[in-house]
Amino acid sequence: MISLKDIDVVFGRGTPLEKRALNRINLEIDKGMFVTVIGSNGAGKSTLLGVLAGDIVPSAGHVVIGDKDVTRKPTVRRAELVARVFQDPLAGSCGALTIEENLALAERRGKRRGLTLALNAQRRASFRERIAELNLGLENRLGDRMDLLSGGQRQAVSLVMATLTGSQMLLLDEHTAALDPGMAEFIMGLTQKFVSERKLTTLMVTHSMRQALDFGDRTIMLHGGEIVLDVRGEERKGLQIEDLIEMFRKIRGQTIDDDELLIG
Ligand SMILES: Nc1ncnc2c1ncn2[C@@H]1O[C@H](COP(=O)(O)OP(=O)(O)OP(=O)(O)O)[C@@H](O)[C@H]1O
Repeated sequence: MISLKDIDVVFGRGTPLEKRALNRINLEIDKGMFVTVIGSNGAGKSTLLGVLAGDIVPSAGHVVIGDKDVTRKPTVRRAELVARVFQDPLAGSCGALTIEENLALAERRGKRRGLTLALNAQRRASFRERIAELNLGLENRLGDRMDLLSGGQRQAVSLVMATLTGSQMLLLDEHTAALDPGMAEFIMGLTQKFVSERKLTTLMVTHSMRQALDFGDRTIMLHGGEIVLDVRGEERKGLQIEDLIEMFRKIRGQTIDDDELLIG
């Protein structure tokens, strides 16, 4: 179980630019649940993921993962619990290192004994096996630098990296937004496979209403730092994109800009 209790995030407190990005967020996510997160620009989606990952310390409230209160634990000390894949394919891996060196680093995330790139035959074989699962032929290129890969290939490897440490929680921050539609679909297929095989508790931020409804078990919508919609089960199954848009209009009493919430 993951719990966010009365979470506030205020940036630039006491300055003319003070911004309340999250306002009294309460959210409980069962182990293994896949939650899609939608909302217009500036709604607080990335901030929510940042609070869970540990790179944003909330101004108030508590973050509990499993039975651990991790509110004050920095990102590096949460790495064993939480893995993240970013929108920018370049953000989650090191371009100057090879695929297998990136995998070796990812495997050491959050471990106390320091980083090691030493790759024995057994580790190489296990990396090769994981990369072969992608069906991209990358298992024959483990010695290639990451920056030789396409954006989609890099996101696929990032997903493998995120699932190497056995983290309980996977955070996906618009991780298909920078890809062409075919590659985005491929990466979503992989995401679905990894999440269900490893029973990962997952939060996926997306601007695509279609993705928000087609994947996962529950959808939350943020607006102005608050959760304005939270649907799952039968209620969610019956939802169409148009219903979501209508709900958003009703809740906020305003029109939707198609640039803010993508229909596709
Ligand atoms: N480090 C920061 N300093 C000041 N304000 C910030 C900071 N990070 C985010 N904000 C502000 O907090 C609010 C929420 O931002 P956040 O990035 O969480 O929104 P988002 O829903 O992820 O938006 P988008 O879909 O555009 O990425 C925005 O008004 C943003 O400008």
